[in-house]
Formats: sequence, structure tokens, C-alpha cells
Amino acid sequence: MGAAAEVDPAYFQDPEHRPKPAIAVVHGLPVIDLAKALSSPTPADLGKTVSEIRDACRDWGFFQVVNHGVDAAVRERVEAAARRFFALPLEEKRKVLRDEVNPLGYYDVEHTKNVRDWKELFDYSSTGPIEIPASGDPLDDAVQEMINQWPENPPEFKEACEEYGRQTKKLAFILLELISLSLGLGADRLKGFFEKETSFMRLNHYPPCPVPHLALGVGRHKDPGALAVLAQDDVGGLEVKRKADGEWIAVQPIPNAYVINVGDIIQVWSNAEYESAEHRAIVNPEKDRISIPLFFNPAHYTMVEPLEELISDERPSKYKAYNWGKFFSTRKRSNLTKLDVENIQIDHFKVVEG
Ligand SMILES: O=C(O)CCC(=O)C(=O)O
Ligand SMILES: [Fe+2]
Repeated sequence: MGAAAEVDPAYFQDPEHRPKPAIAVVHGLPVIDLAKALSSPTPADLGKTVSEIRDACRDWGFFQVVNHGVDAAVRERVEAAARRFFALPLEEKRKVLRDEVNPLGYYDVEHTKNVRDWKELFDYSSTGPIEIPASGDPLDDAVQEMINQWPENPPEFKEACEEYGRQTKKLAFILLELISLSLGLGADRLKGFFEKETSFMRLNHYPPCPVPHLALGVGRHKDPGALAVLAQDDVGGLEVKRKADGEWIAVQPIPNAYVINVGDIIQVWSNAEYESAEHRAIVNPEKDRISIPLFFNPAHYTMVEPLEELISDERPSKYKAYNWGKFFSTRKRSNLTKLDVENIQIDHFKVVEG
């Protein structure tokens, strides 16, 4: 009997979305060195980094950064703490289970596009409670707080997670400045949207999978927020859909690098100058894999729409304004239940031309 017979078919992707057995590894995804930009750069040096960011955002929506200022020891510490946490018995982890009331904590039945992901995760905020709308209903003004649920074990877990979150957040703000500059805007143009951010951190654990040809760690998706800043371990598995030809390209693990991707919000702010790329994570038959994204998101009351500086007669606005918090709350809720329909996407706010 094959391995597939023992696995819940809820994990099986439709045939067209299953990973191919051999995926060409292509060195093409840009790797950007931030060393100069981070140390009082000359205008020429800054200009060079900004133009690398512009090309990467335009051509891929995805890139890696090195010499980014995040302490390697802090990253090692959170990875080790994550491994220890995920190694606990399920009933221990379920003590901090995320649910509709408390959307932060442990979760092991996430679905992406209605197919179950081969993973478990832990979501947290590194900056205290996160305010979001209580419902996706546009007429409901009530707000709700997402509150951390910390496990008792391992004892160093909370501290390690918080410190790591603080450092990656700093990097996210630097990237936001560079992206603003790359769009021809002032460095601080986007900062104001993040005064009461809804950013959160996720520890992803992908256990070894007996059916890596049928299941995915995370199904194909685009990140709905502004930016993602992701650490992946040396196993690899993250794939990005190349814009040029729609091929899935492996994102090569580089020790201590971060994978950065533009989310839907930057796509809309930039009036589609930049596009958020579809990505997914494949799983490994033998190895565990850990990845740790920071989802960098603006305040819940942000009305997301193309920036006026980027709208012109030649390039009219491509999106209608939408409320980020309502979008986020609707998505969060639909992730907790298997729906018969695809969840909400920014395409719903696209201006229909002609
Ligand atoms: O694990 C990865 O490499 C990707 C994770 C991801 O895309 C996500 O959690 O949104
Ligand atoms: Fe993602």
C-alpha cells in the first residue's frame, strides 16, 4: 500500500497544483546587499541600492537581503526555541490554540485555498496587542484586540520571540523607506500608515511528509499585507512563481539572509508598478523545515488605494480603495474554516477598464 493511502486526502492538492518532482534551480532571484544603505551611505551608494530594490520589486516582487542588520544570534535563538516548542506533545501546544476569539497562538489545521497545509504554526505579536475590526462587516465599528498566548515551555520562548520580532521589524521599516524611495517618493512617505500596525510574526514548522508529491506546506498564495520578511532554514522549499513565464522557482536558502516579498498592499499603493508574487512551500520526505515570516501590515483603519503621486492621465488608478482591517478580518476568519469559495482577494477591488 502506498504512503498516500494513509494520509488524509484533505491535504491533497488538485493535480495542476502539485509540485513537480524535479524543479530547476535557477539563480535569478536578486540578492541585495544592504551594508552600504545601512551605514550613512553617499547619495550614489544609496541610489544604487534603491535601484536594485526597484528592479527586484518590478521584475520579481521577491528578493533576498544580506548584511541587513539583524543579529544572527537572535535569529538562531528563536529558531532553536521554535524547534523546541514544536517538539512538544500536541496537547501541550494546543493549550495555546488560536481560535476565533484569540487569533494569535498555535494552529495546525490551516487551509490555503481550501486545501489543508502540511504544517503547524505559532502566530504572535512582538509589540503587544494588535487592534483589528471585530468583524468583516463594513457597518460594524467594533474593534477587537489580538492578544498573545505564550506557552509555558520552552521557558526562553517568549523572550526569544519578542527580541527577534523587534529586530526584524526594524529591518521592515528600513525596507519600507527603500521601497518608498524606489517609487520616487520621499523616504518617509509610507511610514505613517504603520503607526498602529497590525503586523504579526509567524513560526512555521513543516514536518517531514510521506506524500510530498501530493501535498504542500503552504499552498500557492500571495501575501495580503504590505511586506513579508522571512527567515528560512537550510532545507529549502519556498518557491516563487516567476512573472516572466509562470514557472515555479526555488528560493535558494542563503545562510542568515532574509527573503523579502512585496504584498498586495504595496501592489495597490504602487498602482501596480510592483506586483505581489504568488508563492508556495513544498515539503520534504525526510526533513523538518522551519520558516519565520514577519507580516508587516499597516493600521487596521488604513484605506488602501493607489498613492496619488503614482496616478496620472497615462496611468490612471487601477484599484478602488478598501479598508485593510475589514479585509484582514474577513481573511482571518475564512482561514479558520474551510469554505466552499476562495477567500477575498485584492482583485475584487480592481478597476474594470473600458
Ligand atoms: O515557509 C515559507 O517559506 C513560506 C511561508 C509563507 O509564504 C507564508 O507563511 O505566508
Ligand atoms: Fe506567504
